[in-house]
Amino acid sequence: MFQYHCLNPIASVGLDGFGDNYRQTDDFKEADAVLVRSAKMLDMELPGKLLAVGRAGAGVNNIPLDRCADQGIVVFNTPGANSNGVKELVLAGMLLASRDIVGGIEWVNSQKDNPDVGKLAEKQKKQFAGSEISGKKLGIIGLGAIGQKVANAATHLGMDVYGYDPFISVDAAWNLSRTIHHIQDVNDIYRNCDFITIHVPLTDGTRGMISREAIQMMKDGVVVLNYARDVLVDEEAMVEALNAGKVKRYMTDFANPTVAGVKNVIITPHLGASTRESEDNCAVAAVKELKNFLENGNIKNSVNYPACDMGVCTSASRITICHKNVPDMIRQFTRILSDAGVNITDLTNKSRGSYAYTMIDMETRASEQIITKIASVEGVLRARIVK
Ligand SMILES: NC(=O)C1=CN([C@@H]2O[C@H](COP(=O)(O)OP(=O)(O)OC[C@H]3O[C@@H](n4cnc5c(N)ncnc54)[C@H](O)[C@@H]3O)[C@@H](O)[C@H]2O)C=CC1
Ligand SMILES: O=C(O)C(=O)COP(=O)(O)O
Repeated sequence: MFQYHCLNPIASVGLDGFGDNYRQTDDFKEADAVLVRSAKMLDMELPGKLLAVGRAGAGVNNIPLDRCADQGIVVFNTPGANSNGVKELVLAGMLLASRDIVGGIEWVNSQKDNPDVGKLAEKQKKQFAGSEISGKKLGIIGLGAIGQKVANAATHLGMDVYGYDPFISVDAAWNLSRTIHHIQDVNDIYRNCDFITIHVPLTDGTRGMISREAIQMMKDGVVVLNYARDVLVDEEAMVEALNAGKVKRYMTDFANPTVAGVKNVIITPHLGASTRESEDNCAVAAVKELKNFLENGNIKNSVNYPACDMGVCTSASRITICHKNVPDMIRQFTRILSDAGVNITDLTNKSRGSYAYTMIDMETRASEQIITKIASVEGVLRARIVK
């Protein structure tokens, strides 16, 4: 029986997928696996029993990835599972930035007791007139799950789309419409685009990437959209640029004191993935990944350990080992097994940066003694009998 804990509400259609061999616990310390959305785990103590974290979503900047890896805790996310939800909000953001839809709605509400509201509306509407997005230049920074969907949709809305992503995946590249201009120098996006939207993960390398200098380079009257993370943008500089009339509108999904209430900023309260469909997709995907890991030891869509998959174990036993990516580990593991007279039927070892993962199937059942010996090898972070 495995136990899981939810740090945020997770859609029930996902949790239902756990089945009979799982129990939800309110006690984080008891959990074999934890499900999380945006809850901040960075300062949390990680219980010794915890084997895995499932981020029902994309961004993992709220999770201490290296600390997890050092404790042999495998962290998963659900690539693309909420990308359509975000894409749709970005499209809404572009339209809200181009037409004064919000101002117009507020005006009508302010006239709710006026019997002549209809007649007056025809007179007043010119103050809410806007422009169309068709024919405008859209620059997209980051062409992953969300960026590529925004790119294709914007193309279909008649926009002239420019994409920048030096690390684009082959899959994402295949999915992009051929009409999208491939930009090699991000400054070309800053200099030429009417709308600029950012869809990169928050890392030490991307923090503040929409800098004061980047904003200075932008066209007068540019619209900037940030549905990724607030600290990707130098928001102090953004507010100055808005006040100076350089940036026409800043559309963001992240409320904070720097931008809240500032004229021409339209803020949604982190609603990108808050659709029934995205929440369901993310929950289902995260639970699937956690189950495959807990029951089979397989790793798919981890953000701190390598992908590693040996399917369902058909041998007598399977052990898995999280360890440092250093020489001589396999020799030490196999030596312990051969000393115990155990015959290996299958073995896979994969590495990712400083960490590695080894799966070993065996002809005979692994004993606690063997696993204790493997766990005591220097560089081993966690050893587990899966079967
Ligand atoms: N507002 C919301 O509710 C949501 C926000 N997000 C945010 O959006 C981010 C992106 O999500 P996905 O598209 O699903 O992730 P993804 O991992 O599929 O795509 C990210 C893309 O950014 C690219 N990239 C990384 N560094 C870059 C750089 N310096 N310049 C240009 N491109 C760079 C990568 O190559 C990758 O193609 C997430 O990390 C998260 O922070 C994601 C989902 C919901
Ligand atoms: O998936 C992401 O990166 C998101 O930002 C969505 O966050 P949420 O699951 O809505 O708290």
